[in-house]
Amino acid sequence: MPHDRSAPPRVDWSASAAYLDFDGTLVDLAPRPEDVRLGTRERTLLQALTERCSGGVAILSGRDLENLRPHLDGLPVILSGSHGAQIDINGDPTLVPGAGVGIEAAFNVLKPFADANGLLIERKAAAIAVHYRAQPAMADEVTARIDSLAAGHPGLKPVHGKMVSELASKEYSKGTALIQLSNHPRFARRTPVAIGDDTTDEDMFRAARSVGGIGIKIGAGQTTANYRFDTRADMTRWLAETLEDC
Ligand SMILES: O=P(O)(O)OC[C@H]1O[C@H](O[C@H]2O[C@H](CO)[C@@H](O)[C@H](O)[C@H]2O)[C@H](O)[C@@H](O)[C@@H]1O
Repeated sequence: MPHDRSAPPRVDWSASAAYLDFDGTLVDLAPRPEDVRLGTRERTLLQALTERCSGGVAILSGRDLENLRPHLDGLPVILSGSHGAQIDINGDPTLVPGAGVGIEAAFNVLKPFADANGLLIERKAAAIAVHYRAQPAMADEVTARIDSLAAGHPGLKPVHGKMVSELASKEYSKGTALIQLSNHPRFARRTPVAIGDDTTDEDMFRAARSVGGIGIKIGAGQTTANYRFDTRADMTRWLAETLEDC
């Protein structure tokens, strides 16, 4: 990969807030969504990071909140799910107004298609994911179906991730979630540091930069982030170094 971005400098977490992606950033990608596990190392680092940031740590995921929560059980982090449409602060989950409109009808169209083609389909509060990791030859067809359904509904947008195509609420993203959270007392007056590996993380990179923060991309691909790590392991090592004692 050409080195168009360098690794980030050391971050002073006492003056920063962390906005972290989940799949591909805190856990390795796995054949199926239910196969991932947060490692002991990452759990320890998240605990230390939360203490260093005085609670200013959020996990922004494409996963549904109910699916995401058990992975981070016991950690005092703020969670956002369904690509920014759900935010859970202190166990008080909210579905952002208007999110989820059109999802039920689209699911009823996509479910028979997924079942007929052996594709894994995930129904979330405000998104639907059709996974083709087990059927890579279906990539173009899945992408086209999602694009076509999104084009036919004013409230939905297509989101194309790693071996997955999704329908999500048009008005919300990890960027809108970051901006909303940055006004919360746990995050306000702290410099946002957004870290992620996928295309949907670009929204949070742009949002972080728009309020004076930085974005850090993991892996290859075009990015609006300021910095880049080649691998998740590189990012984890850097995070540990910035937290010194971990
Ligand atoms: O925003 P993220 O936390 O990165 O979530 C993005 C999607 O992650 C999950 O799918 C991805 O990870 C799976 C497990 O490693 C993998 O099997 C799949 O191919 C990936 O696309 C999750 O299932 C989706 O709902 C998230 O939107």
